Amino acid sequence: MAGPVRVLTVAGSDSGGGAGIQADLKTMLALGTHGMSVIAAVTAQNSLGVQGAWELPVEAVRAQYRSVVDDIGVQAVKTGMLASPELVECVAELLAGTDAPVVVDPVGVSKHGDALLAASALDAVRTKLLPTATVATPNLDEVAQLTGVRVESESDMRRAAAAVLGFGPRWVVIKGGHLGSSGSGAGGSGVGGSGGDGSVASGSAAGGSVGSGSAGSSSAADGPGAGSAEAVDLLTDGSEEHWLRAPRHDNRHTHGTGCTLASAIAAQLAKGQSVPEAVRAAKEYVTGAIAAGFALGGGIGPVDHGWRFKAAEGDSPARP
Ligand SMILES: Nc1ncnc2c1ncn2[C@@H]1O[C@H](COP(=O)(O)OP(=O)(O)O)[C@@H](O)[C@H]1O
Ligand SMILES: Cc1ncc(COP(=O)(O)OP(=O)(O)O)c(N)n1
Repeated sequence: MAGPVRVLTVAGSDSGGGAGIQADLKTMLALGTHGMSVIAAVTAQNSLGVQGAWELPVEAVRAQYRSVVDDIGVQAVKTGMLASPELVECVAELLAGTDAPVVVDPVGVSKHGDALLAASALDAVRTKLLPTATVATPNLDEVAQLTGVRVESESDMRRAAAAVLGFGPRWVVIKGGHLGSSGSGAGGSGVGGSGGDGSVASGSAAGGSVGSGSAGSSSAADGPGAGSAEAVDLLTDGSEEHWLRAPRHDNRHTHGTGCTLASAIAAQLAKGQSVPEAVRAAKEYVTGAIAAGFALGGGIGPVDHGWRFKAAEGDSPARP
């Protein structure tokens, strides 16, 4: 089919514009594709955290998906915040019927510690959603939630990858973003924390290029762990191993990193790249976006999805 490369995100809305659907659509545009959305949940969110979350009815999610896929068509799909077991099951069932590559970001908790997935949905993520994934992109907190494996150094990332692959995705990216930080925030709340109607729980308010090597070309055992100068991710399908290394930017404005990486992978897959090519290009894009992350509000600001446009215009010196 002629026309632009089409990518669909099935995720939650972030009113602050840094993560969720908004981050996904900005990323898709920045990478030269046409982004489309199925909104699964709406959050009231800003730089301080998530103040409220509301999931959409299953019929609304199914209808949005069918409207897009049956008429316009998709060349890749990315999933993010799905909030409830019902939505996870519905989306998994829809994805089982597509031939397009699927990137599953098994969003569990925001950087501020607000839950974005009900604990009762974890099993459906493991048994129904992850098996539909071409690539799954858990962060270290999500790895722990889903598999019980606690990653404290690069050498633990292989065990984490094997455990996630056990649920059936073809590839997994274990994101080491949290290895060099003090971990995700604590104390917030979000989906599933309260609300007998099963819907909302509202909460607190409270540059260099990417290096990668295939199996054996970089050692996991000598990983620097906390305080690392590098942000290291492991991509593997259980036989090939790619260690993706980029400079760790000392920038607190990192809201939306995981959504941005996953939708960049989906955009590159939609353009026809192989999984290792797509993940490498996505890592380079997110690294530049983190380097250019900026203050907004009183807390953690967003990554800059437009960093390449600005760099091209000579507007900003930002480089990955
Ligand atoms: N300070 C940083 N500098 C450079 N890259 C980072 C930094 N923090 C995270 N990353 C990278 O951003 C991507 C998303 O990772 P992460 O922040 O762990 O995801 P999530 O938002 O899901 O918690 C990964 O490629 C990770 O290595
Ligand atoms: C609506 C919504 N979806 C996902 C997230 C998590 O985004 P992520 O990219 O992991 O960034 P942080 O929350 O960790 O900054 C979200 N916050 N909101």
